[in-house]
Amino acid sequence: MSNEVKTEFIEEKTMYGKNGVRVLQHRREGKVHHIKEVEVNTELSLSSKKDYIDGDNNDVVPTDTQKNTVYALVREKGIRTIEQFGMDLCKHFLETHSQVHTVNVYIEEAPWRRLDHTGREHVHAFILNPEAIRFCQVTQRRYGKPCVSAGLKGMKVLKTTKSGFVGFARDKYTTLPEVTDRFFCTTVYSKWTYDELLGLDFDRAVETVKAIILDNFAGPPDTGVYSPSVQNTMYLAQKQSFQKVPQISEIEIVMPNSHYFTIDLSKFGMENKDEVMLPAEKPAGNIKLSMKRHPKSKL
Ligand SMILES: O=c1[nH]c(=O)c2[nH]c(=O)[nH]c2[nH]1
Repeated sequence: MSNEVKTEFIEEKTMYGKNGVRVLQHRREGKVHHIKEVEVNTELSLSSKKDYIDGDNNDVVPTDTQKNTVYALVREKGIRTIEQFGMDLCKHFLETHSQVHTVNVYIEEAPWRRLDHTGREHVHAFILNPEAIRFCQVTQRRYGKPCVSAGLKGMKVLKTTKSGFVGFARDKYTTLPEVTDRFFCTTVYSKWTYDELLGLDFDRAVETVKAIILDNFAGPPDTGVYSPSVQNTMYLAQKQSFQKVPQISEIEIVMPNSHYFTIDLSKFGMENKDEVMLPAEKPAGNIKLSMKRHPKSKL
């Protein structure tokens, strides 16, 4: 019997790549210029693990090459949408290197918007409008189809009324008062996955989900809409996203509940009817919901 002790661990997942590859695509259409700036993370999983186990780098596509590939594909393919560019990158690595088993690409788009402060759109000047950061994740295994998720993050919104929270469970530590009129402030994170890509307009889908989240948060401009809880508002937004974008198979939303407290001015003999508020970024509630479409129901 050999003296070799059988190890009790296995290499579950090996992925390596380049993070934070930033690049801007500049496209000229006569006088009118277009830009797209992205930050890309690439990750490859190889069919053998000899790089990790034996220090054998034969199959390793260096992370430096992965970075260069991002630059080169911007020139070669262009960035129509981040989702399409993510799929182009996956395809490239799988077709170029037979030892690559899975490619995972994460892309964030810098929120440049054409400058229009004069009421007219500028032909070559832009302003950063970080209303929301659009991102995507594309994963493709060899012989598999690309799996595309899209999302929005950092979308901070606040409303000063039409929000409440009542009827919650109580115990000996509960001090929270029931309110039917409060501020509602949150920074929305949302990520969803498509199960059908044929004919899908990625830009339109993102705009649709964004509008749905904002509509459910704010309601009509002159009247608003009452939110009985963060939970219910995010549920309604997710349900409507499934209805309006049939290609979405699952969606998650995270909404921290950033509290604003009414500052006690009574010691100065002053009344304060929610006119002077204390923003309290932390602690914040953190409300999450992930939903999957029932496999057979395509609305
Ligand atoms: O909309 C809310 N959901 C909660 O779960 C919660 N908990 C809390 O203290 N305030 C709120 N508000």
